[in-house]
Amino acid sequence: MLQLENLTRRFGATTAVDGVGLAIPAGQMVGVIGRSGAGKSTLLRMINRLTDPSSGRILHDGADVTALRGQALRDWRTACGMIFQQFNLVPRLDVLTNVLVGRLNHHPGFGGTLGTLFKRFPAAERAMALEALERLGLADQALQRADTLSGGQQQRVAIARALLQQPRIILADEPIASLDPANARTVMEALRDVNRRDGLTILCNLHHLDTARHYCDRIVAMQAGRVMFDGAPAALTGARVREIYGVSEEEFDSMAAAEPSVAAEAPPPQPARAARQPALTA
Ligand SMILES: Nc1ncnc2c1ncn2[C@@H]1O[C@H](COP(=O)(O)OP(=O)(O)OP(=O)(O)O)[C@@H](O)[C@H]1O
Repeated sequence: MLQLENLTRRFGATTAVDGVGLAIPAGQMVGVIGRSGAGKSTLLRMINRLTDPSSGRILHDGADVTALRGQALRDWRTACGMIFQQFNLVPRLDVLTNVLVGRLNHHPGFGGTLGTLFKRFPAAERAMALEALERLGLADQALQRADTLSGGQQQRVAIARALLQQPRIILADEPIASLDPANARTVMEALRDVNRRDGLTILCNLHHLDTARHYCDRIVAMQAGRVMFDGAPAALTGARVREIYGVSEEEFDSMAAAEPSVAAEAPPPQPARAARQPALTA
């Protein structure tokens, strides 16, 4: 269980995240939606402690994440796989080595140049990386340079890299905002598969309501740093959207032109495994 208690982050006069309280059971896939500047990225960055809260607490399985320092903080960051809008791969390295970068926190002593990195990883970890790529449909690209792949493929490499960390949670900050609809769909499906099959908790910042409704178990809608809605996707109706944001759903979506809506043609996701999908409250 991940618990956020009255979490707040101020930047000067701006309150980016304002008293957010959430309890997220293990294995839930949560879509965080909101317009630009709503505080979505800051919220995610506080969870893995890339940004420190101004006040409030983060607890994971009862342990106070906000109090972690040194090795314990590094371990927590390893437990949080991050997926970024711009993939953050090393462009000139091959795909397989990019995936192995996810193991680096397990080898604090590794030095040398990036070019010789691959040889330093034990065979078991190279096999793990290949397995992750295979699962994400990228085994054939393993030896290609990362920058020769499409955006959707690169984002799936980033997901494989996150999996190599053996994380407890995946924090995906606008993972499909730079992709065309077809690539966006493969990435959302990959995240959903990781959530279902591995039982990983996922928090995913999204701009389009339909995408969040289609792929997530729960939606958190933010506005000016606050949580304005927290519940089951079906409960976030067009009327509720208008109440929160003062615009229709179409207008809300059109404000995020950069991110494609990918729900329309996607097949419905498989029913959740009961043990992994706790009941949601609207
Ligand atoms: N490092 C920072 N310094 C100053 N202000 C910041 C910083 N990071 C975020 N902010 C401000 O905090 C608010 C929330 O920003 P944040 O990036 O969390 O929103 P967001 O919902 O993720 O937006 P977007 O969808 O555009 O990424 C904004 O007003 C932003 O300008």
